[in-house]
Amino acid sequence: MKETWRLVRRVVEDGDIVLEVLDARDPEATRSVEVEKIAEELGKRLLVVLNKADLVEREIAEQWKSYLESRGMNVVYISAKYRLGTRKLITHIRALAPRIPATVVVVGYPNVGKSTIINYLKGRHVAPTSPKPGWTRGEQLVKAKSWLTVLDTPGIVRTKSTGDLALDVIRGLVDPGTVDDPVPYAYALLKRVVKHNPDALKEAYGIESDIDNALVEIGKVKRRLLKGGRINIEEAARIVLKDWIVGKLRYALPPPNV
Ligand SMILES: Nc1nc2c(ncn2[C@@H]2O[C@H](COP(=O)(O)OP(=O)(O)OP(=O)(O)O)[C@@H](O)[C@H]2O)c(=O)[nH]1
Repeated sequence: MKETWRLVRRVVEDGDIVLEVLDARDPEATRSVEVEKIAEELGKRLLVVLNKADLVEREIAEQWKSYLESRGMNVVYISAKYRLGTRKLITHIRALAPRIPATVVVVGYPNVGKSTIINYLKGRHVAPTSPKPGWTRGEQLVKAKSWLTVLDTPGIVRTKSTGDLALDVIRGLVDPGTVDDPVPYAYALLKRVVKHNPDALKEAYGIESDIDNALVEIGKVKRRLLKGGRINIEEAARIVLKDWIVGKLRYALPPPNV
C-alpha cells in the first residue's frame, strides 16, 4: 500500500492540476480520500472527473456534480470513450490552470478510464516535450495545447481488498483475465448491479434470471461450453467481470441525501 501512495504522490507532484477520475456508475465507491489528501498536501488543484457518464442518466450525473460541488470540489462529468462533455473538461482545466503552460496529471482506480482521458487530452498532433532535468522515469510530458501539457503516466490507485467482493471489482482490484477464481466476484458484482438496476441482466444479455442461475444463463447465451456440453461457469464469470469494465453492465446510484 505504501508503494501505491508513493507512486501516486510522485505523479501528483509532477502536475499543477490533478484529475481524479471516478466511475459515474458508482462515484462514492471509486473516490479516494487519500488522493484528495495528497493533492491538497502538495498544493495542487483537484478536478473530479465523473467518467463513463454515458452509462448513467444525465439527471443522476447532475446530482452527483451538485453534491460534490456543495462539498467544495470542482466537478465535471464526461464520457471519454464517446467524447461527450470533453470540451467542458478542457474549459474546466483551463479555468483551474495556475500558470501557463499548466501540467495535468490523471489519477484513479484501475479501469476508470484514465488512459482514455490521457489520450483524448494528448490529441492527435502532438510531440513529446523535452523531459525536465532529472526526468528518468520513462514518463513523458506531452504538449497538448499551447497552454497545456499532459503527463503520459497515470497515477494508478491500487488499494487492498475491502472484503466486499463487488467493491473489489468496482475498484479494479480484480483482473478478469488472470483472477484464479472469478466466480465469487462475478456473483457478488451481479448481486450489486441487479440490486440497483433490476433490468441489468436483460439489458446486457437478454436474459431474465435470478442471481443464483445467472452465470449458467449467461454461459448459455454466450455459448461457453465445456466438453460434454456443460456450461463453463468460470468463463461466464470472466465475461461478467469484463462486461463491468467495458460498461455492458451498469447501474446508477443517486448521491446521499438527494
Ligand atoms: N462506456 C464507457 N467506457 C469507457 C469510457 N472511458 C473508458 N471506457 C472503457 O473502460 C475501459 C478501461 O479504460 P482505460 O482508459 O484503459 O482505463 P484506465 O483507468 O487507464 O485503466 P488502467 O490502465 O488499468 O488503470 C476500456 O474498455 C475503455 O474503453 C467511457 O467514458 N464510457
